[in-house]
Amino acid sequence: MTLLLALDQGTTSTRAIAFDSALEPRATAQIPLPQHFPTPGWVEHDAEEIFTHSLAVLREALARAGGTAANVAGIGITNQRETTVLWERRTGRPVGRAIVWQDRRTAPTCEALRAAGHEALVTARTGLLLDPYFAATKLGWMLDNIAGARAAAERGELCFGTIDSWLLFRLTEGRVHATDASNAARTLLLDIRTGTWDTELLELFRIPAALLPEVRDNAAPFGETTLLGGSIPILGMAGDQQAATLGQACFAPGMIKSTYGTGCFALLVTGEAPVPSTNRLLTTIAWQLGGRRHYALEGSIFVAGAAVQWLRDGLGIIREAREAGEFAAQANPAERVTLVPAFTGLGAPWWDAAARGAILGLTRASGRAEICRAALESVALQTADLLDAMRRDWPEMGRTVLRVDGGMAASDWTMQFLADILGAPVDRPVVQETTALGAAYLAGVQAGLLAPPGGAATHWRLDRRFQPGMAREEASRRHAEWQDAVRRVRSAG
Ligand SMILES: Nc1ncnc2c1ncn2[C@@H]1O[C@H](COP(=O)(O)OP(=O)(O)O)[C@@H](O)[C@H]1O
Ligand SMILES: O=P(O)(O)OC[C@H](O)CO
Repeated sequence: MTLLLALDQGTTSTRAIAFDSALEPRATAQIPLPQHFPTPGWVEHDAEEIFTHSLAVLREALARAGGTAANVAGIGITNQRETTVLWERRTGRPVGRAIVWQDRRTAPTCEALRAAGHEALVTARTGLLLDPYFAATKLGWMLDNIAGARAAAERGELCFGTIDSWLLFRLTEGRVHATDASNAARTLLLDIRTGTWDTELLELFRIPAALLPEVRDNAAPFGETTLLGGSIPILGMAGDQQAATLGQACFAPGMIKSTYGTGCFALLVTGEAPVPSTNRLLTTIAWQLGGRRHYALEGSIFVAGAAVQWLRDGLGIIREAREAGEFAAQANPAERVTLVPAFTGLGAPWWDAAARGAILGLTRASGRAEICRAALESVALQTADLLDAMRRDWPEMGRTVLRVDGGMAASDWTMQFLADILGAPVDRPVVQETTALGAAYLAGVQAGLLAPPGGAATHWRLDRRFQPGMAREEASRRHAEWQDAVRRVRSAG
């Protein structure tokens, strides 16, 4: 038996899945990850805990699959992106807590850099925007606020990494300090056209070069771990949204996937030349293999499944996530309630950190069912905004099928409404753990077991296609109501 082990280190949990060499999942292990919110707007993780959990789930998944290290052809690592870790090179000990992608503490730094006119250069080089979401200002904050950190960094005593580099460093017991192009592309420090760290950006963000990991392809020899009872090569690494793009077999330009977890991240593969965005999307490296980069346009929405969590934990109007769809199906069609889930501001294409959420259109007859429907609809309507922006940025996109995954893709009601609003088919695959699948796929490519992107995608199989059924006038009317609601919550008025 040959196995490929995928480690998926996400925002709210750490999972490992053992796949066989045909990429069928054989065993899974998962541990939830505690979130720390020390101050409003701050979100932190304990990096040591992330490593301990990662090792535990890898061991458990391997044991559950009935294998040993000798059965494993390779490990693929995939991870929550942008989350920033600083650690001691000699001991591997983290310096302070990891600052999570959702953390907004560096908003003033971003604002100051924007006011000083730096955004055009940053966007031209990195494809990103000056937003606290990305790693560079988080790392800058650590260097400026943790006693002695900047001096130690300049002496070469510290390492910076996103979660991929951190896990690789610890799994290889300090032998390898490397990242992959897809994760490096989220730091604000990488020139995505050349795939190399950019000296001017390092100066702008005041980041000592001695901190940085080496940038490698997504499928590459990343080193070996001996922590699972034998020596196992680590052969693949990618940010979770890029891994999901590969797991969804979106290999050809024009293919698009959208992952509905806590947030929603839609990636449109555009090919070997980066497509700049004029509609506030991100241009990002989708994958790099054999030194050749493929690019994507990305729309990032901060609240998708989190809106359902709020219905459950905040409002208490559902007991379990799946009830949201059941209530939505019972909502009165005559009631026109719209919910804008801008709990932490709005992401793409608005990037309005100061916006806050709202429920509009309430009448005396509005109730739980209408609010559940509005929450689920908001996820589809935000996706429609992203796809509109993508079409404006890249008119070649044409009519497209959307491939969906993530926890919320389990909601048939939401997926049907998504197809209705988009006026396009929505495809849900059999294996919805596409992130882990993508990581295992990369390891399999490097192990020589699987064909690189471009060939036939043997690992993708359709579970269900949702066909649009709503009249276009009705879809346009709903979208117009949504856009009006968004206008009302935006901080610029
Ligand atoms: N049947 C469902 N209907 C609507 N939302 C759901 C359903 N099942 C799960 N979710 C939502 O999906 C999210 C979990 O998805 P997951 O992909 O595990 O997220 P993450 O990787 O961000 O932790 C939760 O926010 C949950 O509310
Ligand atoms: O951990 P997830 O699935 O919420 O994904 C987080 C993204 O990578 C953030 O950019």
